[in-house]
Amino acid sequence: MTFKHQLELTQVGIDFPTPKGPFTALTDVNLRIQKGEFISLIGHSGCGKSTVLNLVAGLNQATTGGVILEGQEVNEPGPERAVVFQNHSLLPWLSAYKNVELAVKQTRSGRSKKEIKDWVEHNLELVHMTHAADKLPSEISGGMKQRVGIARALAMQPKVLLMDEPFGALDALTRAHLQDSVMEIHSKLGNTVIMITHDVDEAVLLSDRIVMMTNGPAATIGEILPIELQRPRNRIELADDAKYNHYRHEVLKFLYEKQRKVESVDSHRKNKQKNASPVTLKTGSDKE
Ligand SMILES: Nc1ncnc2c1ncn2[C@@H]1O[C@H](COP(=O)(O)OP(=O)(O)OP(=O)(O)O)[C@@H](O)[C@H]1O
Repeated sequence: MTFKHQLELTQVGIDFPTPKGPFTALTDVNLRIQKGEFISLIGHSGCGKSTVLNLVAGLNQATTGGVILEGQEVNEPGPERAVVFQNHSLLPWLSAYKNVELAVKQTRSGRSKKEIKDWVEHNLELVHMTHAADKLPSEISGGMKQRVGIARALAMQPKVLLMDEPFGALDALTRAHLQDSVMEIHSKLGNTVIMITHDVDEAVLLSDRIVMMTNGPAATIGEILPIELQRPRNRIELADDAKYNHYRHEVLKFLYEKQRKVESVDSHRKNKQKNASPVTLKTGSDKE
C-alpha cells in the first residue's frame, strides 16, 4: 500500500508534568513527511527538537494530536523507527560486529546464521567499517563508533531513521566524512530520515526540507524551508553556490532575527537529563 505521506504529525501538543504543574513543551505541531525525505529539525536549545524526535520514536506520548506512520498510530518504540543518538550508545563489551549483530538478531529472527552474517557485514560495509569489525568500542574513534551506531540502526531496516545530533560530538573533519557517508547511504537506501542538528551548513547540505522551530515553551514549527539543490551534493562546489548560500542565510535569519534567543538556557540544561549537547548553535563560522 502506498501512502501520500509516510509520516504524519497532526496537531501535536505535549505537556510534561512538573512539580510546578504541567509544562507545555510543544503545541500545534503539524508535519507531513514523504517516504525517502531527509528532514532536519533546527531551533534554539531547549525548543523541543528532541521532544519531537522522541515522539516519533515512540518514547514520548502526545498530550493532544498524534503521529501516524503508514496508517498506524505510533504509541511505542519499534524497529521500523531506529534512533541514532549523539553518544552512539554501543555496548562496550561487544565488538563492532557483535553490536550490529545483536540488533539484527532482535529484528530479523528466523534468518539463518549465514543470512545474519551477510547482513551484518553488508551494513558494516555501508558505513565503511569492515576493517574494524572485530574491534571493541573502546578501541575505535568517536567517528567510527558513530558509524557503527548508524550501521546498527540501518541493519534494522527502519522505515524512518531518527538521528539526534548524530555528529554533534565529532571534530569538523570527521563530521564532514560522516555527513558524506550519510548522504551516500541515503541515496542508496532511500530511507526517510529525521535529523536534529545545530549546524546550519549540515542542515542545508543534507536536507530536502529544514523544519525550523520557534522557541519554547509551547514551541511549534515556525517555518519549513525546502532545499532544492541537486543531488549528489558536493560541499566544496556548494560553498560558492548562490542558492546554497541563500538557504543558509534564510536559516540564520530565522534563528538569529526571527527567533532571537533572549533567555538563559541554563535552567533548561539543568532540567534535561541529557549530556554532551552543545549549548549554542553552531554555524559554519564557529564550528570546531
Ligand atoms: N521529561 C520532561 N519533563 C519535563 N520537561 C521536559 C521533559 N523533557 C523535555 N522537557 C522540556 O521540554 C523542552 C524541550 O526540550 P527538548 O529536549 O525537546 O529540547 P531540544 O530542542 O531538543 O534541546 P537541545 O537542543 O538543547 O537538545 C525543554 O524546556 C525541556 O526542559
